[in-house]
Amino acid sequence: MASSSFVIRTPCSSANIGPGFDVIGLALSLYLELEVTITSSTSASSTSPLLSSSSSSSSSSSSSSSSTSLHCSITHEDLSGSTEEISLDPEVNLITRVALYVLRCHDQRTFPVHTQVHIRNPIPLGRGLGSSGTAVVAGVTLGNEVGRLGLSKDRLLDYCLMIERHPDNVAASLFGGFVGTYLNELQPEDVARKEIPLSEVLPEPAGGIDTGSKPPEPPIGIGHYRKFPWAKEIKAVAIIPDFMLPTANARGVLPQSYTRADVVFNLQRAALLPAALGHSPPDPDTIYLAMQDKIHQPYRRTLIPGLTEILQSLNPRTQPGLLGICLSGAGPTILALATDHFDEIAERISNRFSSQGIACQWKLLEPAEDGTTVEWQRR
Ligand SMILES: Nc1ncnc2c1ncn2[C@@H]1O[C@H](COP(=O)(O)OP(=O)(O)O)[C@@H](O)[C@H]1O
Ligand SMILES: N[C@@H](CCOP(=O)(O)O)C(=O)O
Repeated sequence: MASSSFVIRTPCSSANIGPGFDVIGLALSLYLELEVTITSSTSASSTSPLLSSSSSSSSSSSSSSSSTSLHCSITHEDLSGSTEEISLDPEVNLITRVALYVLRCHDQRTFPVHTQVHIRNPIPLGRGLGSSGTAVVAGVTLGNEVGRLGLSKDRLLDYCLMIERHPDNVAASLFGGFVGTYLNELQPEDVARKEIPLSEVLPEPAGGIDTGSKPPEPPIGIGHYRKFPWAKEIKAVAIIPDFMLPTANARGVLPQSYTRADVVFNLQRAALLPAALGHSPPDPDTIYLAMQDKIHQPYRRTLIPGLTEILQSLNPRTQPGLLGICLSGAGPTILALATDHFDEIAERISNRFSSQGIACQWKLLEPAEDGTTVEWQRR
C-alpha cells in the first residue's frame, strides 16, 4: 500500500495594528497544523502513522470523521479551548471545503483516494487572531498539495481572497512577517467575478450530491503585499478575553463613510507605523502614537466591554516595556507590543477585563517570518 504524507503549518495573524484597517497584518507564532496522509488503497488504516505521536495532549480534545464519497477523513485536535464544535464533514469543515473549492476549480471533484487530514488547532476562534483567515490559507494550501496543482503563493492569495475578502489576515498567514497589503483595481468583468457571493464560491453542502458544476475561479492578481522590517526587540502580548466576537458582527458596526479628519488621522499614522516598528532600538513614543486609530476601534467598543478605557489605561510613560496597544483584528483580543514586562502588561489589561466580569488568557508571541510552510515526509 503506497502512501505519502506532508505537514502544513500556518501561523495566526493580528490584523490592523491600530490604523491599518484591512491593510496591515502581522503573522504570529501560533500555528494551525495539518498532518496529511494520502494512501492509495481503499483499505487504508483509519489511523495516520503521524497521529499516534500527536493526540495525547491532556488539554486537547480530539474527534474524527470520514467521507467515502469525497475520499477524505478528518480528525481534529482542539488545543484552543474554544467551545465551538468544528465539523468533521469534509464538505462542511472550512479547511477541507476551501481545499475542495481549489480542487474543483481544477476539475478534480474529490480528494485523492484516500486522504486523511489531522487538524491541530491552538488558535482561539472568533477572537481577532485570524483563525478563519488561517483556516482559509491552510485550506487553499491543502488543495494545492493534494491536487499537485503547483500554484504559486501569489496565486494562492487570489484563491484566499475569493473567500476572506480583506487581505490583511490571509497575506500575513500565507507569506509571514509584518505586511502591508493592497487590492488591484480590477477590470469590470473581473470585479464581477470577485464580487460573486460567497455562497457560490463555497456552495452550501449538497448532502453528498456532487452537482459537477465548476466554481468561479479568482481573477489573477487580486491582492498583493509588501513585507516591512520588524525590530527584533519587539514582542506581541495577546490578551484574549473569554468570549467570541464573529468578525462579520464586528464589521457590521462600522460606518459606511468617515469624516476627512478621521481618514487623514489614520493615513498619517499608517504611514508612520512600518518605519516605527522597523526601527531598532524601538522608540516607544513614536510607536504608541503610530498605533492610534479612528476608523474601527471607536465603533467596536459597543461590542467589547471597557475597550476605550483599556486602550487608554496604559502608555509607555505609565508602563515600562510597553510600546503600543490596539485591538487585534476585529477583537476582542487586545494586542500590546512591548520589549519587556510582559507579565505586568498582560495582568494590567486582564484586570481591566476582570472588572467587567470577563476572564482572559494571554500569550507571548513573536512574528512568524516564514508564513505557511509545507513539509513532505521522507519515506
Ligand atoms: N481551524 C478551523 N477549522 C474550521 N473552522 C474554523 C477554523 N478556524 C476558524 N474557523 C471558523 O471561523 C470562525 C471564526 O472566524 P472569525 O469570526 O472571522 O474570527 P477570527 O478569524 O477573528 O478568529 C469560527 O467560528 C469557525 O466557524
Ligand atoms: N481588517 C479586518 C481584520 C479582521 O481580523 P480577525 O482576526 O478579527 O478576523 C477587520 O478589522 O475587520
